[in-house]
Amino acid sequence: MLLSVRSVSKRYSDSPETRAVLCDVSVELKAGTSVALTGESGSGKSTLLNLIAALDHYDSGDISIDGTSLTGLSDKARSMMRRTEVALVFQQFNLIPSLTVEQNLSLHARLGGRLDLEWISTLTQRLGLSDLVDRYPEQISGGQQQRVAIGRALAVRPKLLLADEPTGNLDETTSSEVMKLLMELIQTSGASLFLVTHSSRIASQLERQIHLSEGSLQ
Ligand SMILES: Nc1ncnc2c1ncn2[C@@H]1O[C@H](COP(=O)(O)OP(=O)(O)OP(=O)(O)O)[C@@H](O)[C@H]1O
Repeated sequence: MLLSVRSVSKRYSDSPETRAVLCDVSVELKAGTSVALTGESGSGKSTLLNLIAALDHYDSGDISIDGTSLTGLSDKARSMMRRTEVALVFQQFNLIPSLTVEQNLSLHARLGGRLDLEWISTLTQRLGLSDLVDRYPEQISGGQQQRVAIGRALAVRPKLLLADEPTGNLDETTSSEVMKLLMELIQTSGASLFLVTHSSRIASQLERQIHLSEGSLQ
C-alpha cells in the first residue's frame, strides 16, 4: 500500500474546541491510484492532508508512506520525504517570486537531489510553459502559476502528490484546463494523487471519493 492512514486522531491543543478535529480516520491508497477528499469547510480536510505531508503531528494512530511510518520520524527525515517521495500543491501557488518560471520548476528537484532535465523539459512542454520560462511569477496568470506549481511538484517524480484545493483560486475554465493537465501528468508520471476539493465535479474525475464530516470519514 502506498499510503496507509490507520485510526488517526488529531486535536489542536490551542483550539477552544474540545472535540478532536480528526477522530479515528483510516484510509488507504494503492500506488498509481487517485482519491478525492471532500467535506464541508472546517471538517478537517487540510488537517488530514498536512498530517499525511508530515507537516504536523497526529496524537494517535499511524500514517505510513510506501511502508515508512511517519511516527517517530525525525524532522530531517520528514522534510526529506517531502522533497522526494511526497509533493504538495496548494491553493495559493506558493512560487518563489524572485525565481523565474524555469528556476521555480526545478527548485524542489534540485533540493531533493533529483534533477532530471529531460523530465523537466517534458513537463514544461506538456504544461504549455515553454514560452514563459524566463518570466517571474508576477508576470504570468494564476492558471499559469498553478501549472508551474504542478510542474515543480511532479519534477521530483514523487510517489504521492498531495493537492489541497489546487484550482480553488482559478475561474471555472482555467480550473478545468489545470485539472485536465494534472490528471494527464499524474498518469504519465505514475504518481498517486490525494486531492482535497470542495467541488463534487472535480472529485468525480478521480478514481475514488471519500467524504469527511466533523472529523470522521463517512
Ligand atoms: N493550527 C490550528 N490550530 C487550531 N485549530 C485549527 C488549526 N488548524 C485548523 N484548526 C481547526 O480545525 C478544524 C478543521 O480545520 P481544517 O482546516 O482542517 O478544515 P478544512 O476541512 O480543510 O476546511 P476548509 O475547507 O475551510 O479549508 C477547524 O475547526 C479549524 O478551525
